[in-house]
Amino acid sequence: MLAMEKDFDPKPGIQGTNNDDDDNCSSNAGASNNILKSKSFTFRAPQENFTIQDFELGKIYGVGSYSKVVRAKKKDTGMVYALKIMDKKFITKENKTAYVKLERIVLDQLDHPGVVRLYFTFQDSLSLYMALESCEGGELFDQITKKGRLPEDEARFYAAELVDALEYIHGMGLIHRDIKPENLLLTKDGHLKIADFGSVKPMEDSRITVLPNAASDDKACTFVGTAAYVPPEVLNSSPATFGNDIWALGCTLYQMLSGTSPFKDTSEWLILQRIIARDIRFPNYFSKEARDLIDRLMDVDPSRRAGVGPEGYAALKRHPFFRGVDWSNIRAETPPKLALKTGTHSSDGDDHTDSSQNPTHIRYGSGRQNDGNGGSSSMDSPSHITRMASIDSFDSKWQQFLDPGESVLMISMVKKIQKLSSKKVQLILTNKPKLIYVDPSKMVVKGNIIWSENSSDLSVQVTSPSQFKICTSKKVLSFDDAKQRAWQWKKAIEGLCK
Ligand SMILES: Nc1ncnc2c1ncn2[C@@H]1O[C@H](COP(=O)(O)OP(=O)(O)OP(=O)(O)O)[C@@H](O)[C@H]1O
Repeated sequence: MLAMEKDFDPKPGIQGTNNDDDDNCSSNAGASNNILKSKSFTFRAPQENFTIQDFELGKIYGVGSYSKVVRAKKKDTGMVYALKIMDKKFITKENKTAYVKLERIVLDQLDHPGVVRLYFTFQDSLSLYMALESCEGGELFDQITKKGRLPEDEARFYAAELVDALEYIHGMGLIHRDIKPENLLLTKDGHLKIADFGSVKPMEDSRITVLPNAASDDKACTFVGTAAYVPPEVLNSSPATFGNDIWALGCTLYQMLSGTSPFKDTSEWLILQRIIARDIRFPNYFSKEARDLIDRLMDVDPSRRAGVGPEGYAALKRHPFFRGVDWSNIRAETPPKLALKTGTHSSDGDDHTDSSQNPTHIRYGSGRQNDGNGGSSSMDSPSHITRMASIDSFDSKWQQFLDPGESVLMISMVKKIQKLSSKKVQLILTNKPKLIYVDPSKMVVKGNIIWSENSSDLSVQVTSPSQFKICTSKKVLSFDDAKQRAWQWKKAIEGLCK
């Protein structure tokens, strides 16, 4: 039995505490502080005996460094979930077991409208499944990209919901450590929810119960999170504090208002240098209040950041930027309208807001590891991707481009870069293998990258975390993936050449 299976096991041996729920997780190791002291723990979100056949699978919501998240409708109840599917062998191989367990047990105990809810878990011989509340509105990152940048009223709405959720998480004694627009999901009505607790760190006095084998490690000289949103003290190996999330809140507010993260630069090294120097440049259209708030959230001294000091969140909520926000009724406010297409809500049409050109979402720690080469040696080995793709899931929209039995390994809306322009295309890699790009407005295949028997005919060059070139003997095609998955594309494509 794999080490992680116990915590997803539908029938653990030891009976629960005084809770009615009979889905328990046993633990026999001794522990201290917030780590489980009793013999057993009762999950609120039960470990069910379901199988993947109990669900009708729909579109892929997203692919993370160790998971694939798919829309899934439970056949008997009709309930829709976001099913986070994790490959057991891959998680064990990459030593991610503790992170997966920690995310599971933390989400289980969080109960707030601003936090993605975990409903239940189950497993089979290959995978672990977490049934999460489905956030049909997608990532805040995509709203920023689609709108170019957000008007201040909209940014205020999301920032206020984020402050409210962070106040709750910090009150529970947890540091999220990976707050960024990609991890802030929107419901179909447009309310914000914090997701991805894979980097979470419980403080010593946390109100969260943690299994001994699920505690996160804090090795010296490593940091978790995403480089562009990490505060300077963490780059200097200081321990994590609530100030990490407050700094990231400042980065997120800046990004909402400008379209790009504050330390955007052409290389990872330059981004880190700018963070260390706290080189923040405010566009002149930022209001005085927005500038002042970001300045205070991103104080170099973590103990002086707004929300962290003795007055805590009360002082942060009183900041003039939030004037008019009804904090006691925040979830009753009407959210901004969600943009469906790129450019439907662009404020002034200027081009500086093109976040797909923003090489700032380099992930460290619990995600991909820096390969020291300006990229991430992603954990998405081809075998991992192939196993994940064996789950029969598809976005019906793109299914028309597949043959019967063919499944998608990677799919993403990317920009195809030409000399003077760039065009949005849906890049689809399948297990056939096949690599095509589709014009999403006309729904026609614009290009088919031919695979040959000779693997040396096809190679992928990564030029930045978001940009890569696919080189064949006949042509070179350049793409930009705003989600910074250039290295994932390289590994997946080249892995199929063998
Ligand atoms: N509850 C949800 N509803 C809708 N989409 C979701 C949900 N949870 C996750 N997603 C989508 O799936 C993507 C991957 O999920 P998640 O970030 O949890 O995976 P991960 O493997 O932990 O990723 P990471 O590389 O960021 O650690 C997200 O970026 C998001 O777009």
